[in-house]
Amino acid sequence: MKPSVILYKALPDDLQRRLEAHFSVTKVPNLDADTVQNHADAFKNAEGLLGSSEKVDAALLDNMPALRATSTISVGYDNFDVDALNARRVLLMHTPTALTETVADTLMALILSSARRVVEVAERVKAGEWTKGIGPDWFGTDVHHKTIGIVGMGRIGLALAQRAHFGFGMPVLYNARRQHKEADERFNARHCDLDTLLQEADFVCSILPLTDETRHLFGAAEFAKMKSSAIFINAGRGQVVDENALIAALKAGEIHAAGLDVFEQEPLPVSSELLKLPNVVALPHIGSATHETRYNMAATAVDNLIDALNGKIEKNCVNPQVK
Ligand SMILES: NC(=O)c1ccc[n+]([C@@H]2O[C@H](COP(=O)([O-])OP(=O)(O)OC[C@H]3O[C@@H](n4cnc5c(N)ncnc54)[C@H](O)[C@@H]3O)[C@@H](O)[C@H]2O)c1
Ligand SMILES: O=C(O)[C@H](O)CO
Repeated sequence: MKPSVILYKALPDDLQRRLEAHFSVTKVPNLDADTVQNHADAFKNAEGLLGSSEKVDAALLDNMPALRATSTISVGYDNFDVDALNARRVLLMHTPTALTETVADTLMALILSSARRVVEVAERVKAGEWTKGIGPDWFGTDVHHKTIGIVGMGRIGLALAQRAHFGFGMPVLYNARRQHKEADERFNARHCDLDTLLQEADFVCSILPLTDETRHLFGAAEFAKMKSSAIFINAGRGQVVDENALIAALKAGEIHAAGLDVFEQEPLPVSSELLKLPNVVALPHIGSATHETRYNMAATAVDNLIDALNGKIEKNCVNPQVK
């Protein structure tokens, strides 16, 4: 008999078939308590769980005593209670390599659109305001050769540094626990403490995972240390930023602008003050959202679950020690 799995995210047809070739699949819309109750037997018998963005905590796991592996269609896994998974010896698989380049592209898009006011001026053109030659009220600031400061020099940080260094001639600063030999050698990057980065960078770019240590890492004190011309970029996780402090810093002119793909609350409420500020580019968490990359992430997640339930966890496993 095929092992049972719960699927809580729609997959492209061919990937759904690939999954069904290996497993008996129960498709559910989400992991809410009502859904679990309505499919109690399927959750009870499931050995695998595949999807994204939903909370996987001890309360859910208590309804899944047969579970051996979870597979998330994402690289970030802050929505999983990893301790609870470890305590139950459940493997957690993720998609660390499938999206790196695409998310780095999104970071560059945020940098360029914030500095050159792309969204704001395009809206003005659509509103019929381009009636004569443009003046300084349409101008932005340069990106090329400005200093980029990267907080979170991991896979995506490195891909961003590559774009900034080779594509735009930008000096690269980064804050990390340790020096990153590859970044130093390939991009002439400079390792520094957070305060130095905040004081010297023209673009402060956060691509951090959400952890106890990074929650609200960027608050009032950090924005106060940035240049008044600095542009703050975040495509890591929204909760890494104290959003009220960011709004206050933008309003007070402590920093120049912000480009954001992630928010403390998602979807971002339409009432958010961020949406009233012309110097904010707000994207709907599209870091990895291209057809190609979302397909590759889903394919990787399907293969990860097949591998994990067959005991193959050489790659893409967050907690191999529980095997
Ligand atoms: N916006 C999006 O759609 C999107 C897409 C992919 C990933 N992400 C986010 O980006 C994160 C990073 O992805 P990645 O593949 O580069 O992960 P990664 O693990 O390769 O890199 C994260 C880096 O952050 C560093 N780090 C952790 N805590 C730190 C701290 N307190 N100070 C300084 N550095 C610290 C780690 O040492 C690591 O080098 C993900 O965890 C996810 O939250 C967002
Ligand atoms: O972590 C990730 O992979 C992205 O944020 C998509 O959810």
